[in-house]
Amino acid sequence: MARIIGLTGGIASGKSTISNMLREKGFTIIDADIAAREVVNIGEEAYLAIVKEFGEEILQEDLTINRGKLGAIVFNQEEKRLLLNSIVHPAVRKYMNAKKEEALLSGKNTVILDIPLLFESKLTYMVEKTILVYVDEQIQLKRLMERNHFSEAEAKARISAQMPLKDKIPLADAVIDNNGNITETEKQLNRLINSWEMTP
Ligand SMILES: CC(C)(COP(=O)(O)OP(=O)(O)OC[C@H]1O[C@@H](n2cnc3c(N)ncnc32)[C@H](O)[C@@H]1O)[C@@H](O)C(=O)NCCC(=O)NCCS
Ligand SMILES: Nc1ncnc2c1ncn2[C@@H]1O[C@H](COP(=O)(O)OP(=O)(O)OP(=O)(O)O)[C@@H](O)[C@H]1O
Repeated sequence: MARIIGLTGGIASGKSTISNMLREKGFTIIDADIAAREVVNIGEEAYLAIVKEFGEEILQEDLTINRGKLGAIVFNQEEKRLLLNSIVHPAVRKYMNAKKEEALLSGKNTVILDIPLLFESKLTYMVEKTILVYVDEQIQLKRLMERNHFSEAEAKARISAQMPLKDKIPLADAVIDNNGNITETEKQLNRLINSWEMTP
């Protein structure tokens, strides 16, 4: 029987870093951030709904969505974020379920769903076990500012749109502490793969 595992964390906590390690080990990862990009491609239902609600001013010249502009709106106005979520999330769930079924049909033992908002969106019913990638808030802020070239205010607006990472610890089946270096993180991941007897 195949196992479905949820990988979650917060913005810039290290989910992609860990999902890349898992991919290198042969595991199948379905990434909600990628799904959220695919479902808003030009002409898709969610794309049309976003243009209707947010106006053509959030489009770039090539008619794709200007993610920087949309991000600046939704991470500073909660009601706009909830509106965007209500458009994008149903399509993301559908996309991820289809990918998951595809992976199961192709005989995978383990399918990992990388979902940043797994707890906030109450999606744990989709998975058997959950892994949380944890970092302290100061490190999260620093890594986010560096990676995205955000000001402190821009980074804090994004972090505060999510449940604090420390509140996710008691909700997760396993926690990987990503405050240290990459080698320390990979060691914890390897231990978890062994103790859960995970195979691709
Ligand atoms: C606002 C958008 C356009 C900004 O795009 P951008 O390319 O700058 O960021 P990206 O999509 O790579 O997301 C980066 C991280 O931001 C966080 N994040 C994104 N959307 C949200 C949200 N609605 N609420 C809280 N955190 C979010 C996640 O941790 C995510 O990993 C985009 O994030 C979006 O469409 N968000 C709504 C869909 C969503 O909730 N995606 C998250 C996974 S389903
Ligand atoms: N252990 C680590 N030590 C130093 N830097 C790290 C470590 N882990 C991740 N980083 C860096 O921190 C940043 C955030 O990591 P990553 O992109 O993996 O996070 P994420 O959780 O996938 O973020 P998002 O949800 O925003 O896509 C990246 O620039 C990454 O290179």
